Formats: sequence, C-alpha cells, structure tokens
Amino acid sequence: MTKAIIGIIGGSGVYDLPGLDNLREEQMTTPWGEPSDALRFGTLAGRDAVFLPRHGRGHKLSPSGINYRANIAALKQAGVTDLVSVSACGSYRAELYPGFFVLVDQFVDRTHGRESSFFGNGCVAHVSMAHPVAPLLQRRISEAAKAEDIAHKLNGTYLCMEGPQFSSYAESMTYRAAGYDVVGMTAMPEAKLAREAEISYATIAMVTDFDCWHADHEIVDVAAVIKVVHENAGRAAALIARLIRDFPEEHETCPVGSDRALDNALITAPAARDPAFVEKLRVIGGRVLGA
Ligand SMILES: CSC[C@H]1O[C@H](OP(=O)(O)O)[C@H](O)[C@@H]1O
Ligand SMILES: Nc1ncnc2[nH]cnc12
Repeated sequence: MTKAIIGIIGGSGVYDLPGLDNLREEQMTTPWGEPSDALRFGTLAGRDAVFLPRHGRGHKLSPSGINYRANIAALKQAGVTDLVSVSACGSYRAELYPGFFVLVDQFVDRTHGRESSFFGNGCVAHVSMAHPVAPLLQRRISEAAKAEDIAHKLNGTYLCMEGPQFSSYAESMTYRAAGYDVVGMTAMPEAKLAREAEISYATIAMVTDFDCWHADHEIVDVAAVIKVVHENAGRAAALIARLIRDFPEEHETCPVGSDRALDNALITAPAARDPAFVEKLRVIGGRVLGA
C-alpha cells in the first residue's frame, strides 16, 4: 500500500494553509535547485499535509520565474502522492463568475521558455498528457466542494499564457471563441512536471475576473484578482480542509495512470543513458530507472 500524502500548492493570494497544525518548515534542496519557499509540513484534521506557496511568501516570484521543477521535485521528495493546485484565473464564460470554482480537466499550454521537463538529452522520456488531471482526486475535490456548499463546475479547459502581462482583447476573444473556459499563468508546466514525477494532480481554478472581453465588467487588474481571492479564501480553505479530512489513507490507483506515468515513457536505451543525469533523475523517476 502507498500512503496517500496530500500536497497543496497555493497561488496568488494564497500564501498559507489555515488549519495546518503541528507546523514544521523545511527549506528543501533538489537536483533542480530550491523551491519557491520552505515546504510547510503539518497535520490537518489529524492527516499529514504539505503546503507550498508557488510565488513564495510575499509573492516574490513571477509566473515565468517560478522554478516549477524544484517545486515538484521537493513535493515528490516529501512523499506527496496527490497534489492539489489552487489558482486564480480569468473566465471566458459569463456563467463562470468571480468566486466560482472550476475543477479543470484540461490545459492548453501557451507558455514559452519555461523549463517544462525533468528529462532531456541523456535520458529522454515522453509521458502522456492526454488526461492531465487525476479523475479520482478531482472527484474528491468536487465532493468536498459539495459538502461545503461551494458553487463549482467539474471539468473545463485552462489556457495557460506566459504573462506576466494580462491578455489583449484580441487574445481574450480568440481563446473565448476557441471554447476555453479559464485563463491563468501557472498551471503549466506544473501539471506536466507532476505527471513526469508520477504525482496525481488536480487544479482548483478560482475565477477572479472576466479578463478583458466582457463589456459589462472592468478589465482585469491585480487589485481585482486579489480582492476576489481574499473574499473567497475562507471557502477555499474549508474545501481543502474537508478534502484532507475525508481523503483515503491509501493512495487510490489513478485510472488514467498519473501515478505510473513513466511505465512506458522512457525511450533512451539503458546503455545510452548519461549516468550522471540518471542519478539526478532518481528523485522523481527512481521507480523505473533501475539500480
Ligand atoms: C495576481 S494576477 C495574475 C497571477 O494570478 C494567477 O496566479 P496563480 O495561478 O498562482 O493563482 C495567474 O496565474 C498569475 O500568476
Ligand atoms: N485574467 C487573467 N489572465 C491571466 N491570469 C489570471 N489570473 C487571474 N486572472 C487572470
């Protein structure tokens, strides 16, 4: 049996996890450098949990400047099996209003220049991103949201832009016409790296604004985003506390294989692998890299 350990990544305006008791902070180091902040280990409703604010305390890191590889590697080193990311996002649909939670199931990656894989020359791997969100984890989040009476929607597509500037009107209209649901700047490459690290991943996308397409709403700015996040922080915290409290002790095998994504992903022949690089990769891929 694999013990389930829940990790929470907090986004904009979410720099701590209320209710996390018996706190212990650890500044982790990984083969990819240091994560955004010290990992905060603790218990919530008697269950172990780990929290990391992706922008660091005080929001010192921009979406393009976050060391996503170090964040995911540190959470893997901490034993996290199930990772919930909390993100502020703009909405492309009138019915997805500020304060509404979207439990997205798909991402479109429009970022560029970010380090988006642990693998590379010397050990090449291609994991599937067909179903980037772990459905059982997503369902448990939905059940926790229902129990807390939080308006939310199961499924939706999150467009991840590079930023840090918000979108132009033409971009907003284009992505809206494409049928995407929400927009943010951080879910990628986070979701890709979680998959490579065989961590089940799901995102709670908290709608904070209508970006810039909606004639009846102000164009998004930082103040508006943070205001909505603060107004909804209590509900997000209640959802996460409920999720952790009700989470099974044992990690549930993921129906889309997020917890064994490397089974059929490595392509570099063992004899052709760079031994030093393989050593570095052990933190996330030790299960399949052999002795
Ligand atoms: C503060 S507005 C833009 C900022 O908010 C979102 O952050 P996160 O995904 O970490 O909640 C968006 O991705 C941008 O980083
Ligand atoms: N409209 C928006 N675009 C990109 N990231 C966001 N985060 C919150 N609102 C956003």
